Amino acid sequence: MSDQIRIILVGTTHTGNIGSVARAMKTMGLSALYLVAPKELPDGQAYALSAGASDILANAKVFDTLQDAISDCGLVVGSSARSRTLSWPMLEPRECGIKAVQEAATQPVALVFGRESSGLSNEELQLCNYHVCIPANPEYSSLNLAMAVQIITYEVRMARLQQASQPQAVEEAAYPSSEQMHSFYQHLEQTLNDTGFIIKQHPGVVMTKLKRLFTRARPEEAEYNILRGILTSVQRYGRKAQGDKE
Ligand SMILES: C[S@@+](CC[C@H](N)C(=O)[O-])C[C@H]1O[C@@H](n2cnc3c(N)ncnc32)[C@H](O)[C@@H]1O
Repeated sequence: MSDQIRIILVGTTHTGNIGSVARAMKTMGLSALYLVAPKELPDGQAYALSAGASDILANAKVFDTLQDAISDCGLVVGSSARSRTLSWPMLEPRECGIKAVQEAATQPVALVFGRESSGLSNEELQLCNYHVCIPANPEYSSLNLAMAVQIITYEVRMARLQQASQPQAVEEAAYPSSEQMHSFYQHLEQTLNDTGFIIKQHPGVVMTKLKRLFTRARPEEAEYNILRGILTSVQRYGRKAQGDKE
């Protein structure tokens, strides 16, 4: 079983659901389960519902924040039943399976699922490269958490089987990790504060819109390095101009 594609559950309330997710994962050949701030850690109820997948529960990793759980990932897909006010790059479940399998060849991939009551927050969804929505009945579109995991992991399984039967040499670009993008956004915000483009007390939605722009463009590692270099040169120029004035 591969650990390169991880399933992340954020803020799960019912431990039984964590057990059912472990079972769903194991049937589809996945083993890496990450829990972000679960209400409770896996208990007897979780183990009962995991059936024979108790190894997945026993090895589950627990994190305080989603950012911590995805820091080393090059591809992060957030699963959501709701369309949000801020549109984001979307994948169909089938595309999600194919992309996850392709990119897992070169970097860790995270598939993220939200709370039973409220799903993923907007801030958590903005940490994702893509969102995936299972096209359910529009009048009743919210699946049980473990069933949503089952459907998405089934697509991962299908993509894997397809790849195994028709191996193709895919040249995957290297993308910056989630942690690198997080540090890029901090660098960008700092630079825009320094130049006065963003007023610290009234930042508005500039950073949210810029994050959406860079998520859509999805810079590759080499492009990411150029962007960091540009920001550093702007900051250096600003410091020099400041020094010349004094
Ligand atoms: C019970 S649902 C949460 C429903 C919550 N009321 C909401 O509005 O997001 C728990 C999780 O299952 C996943 N999920 C459920 N239905 C889905 C769907 N149709 N498409 C994609 N993900 C879904 C999402 O990750 C969601 O956060």
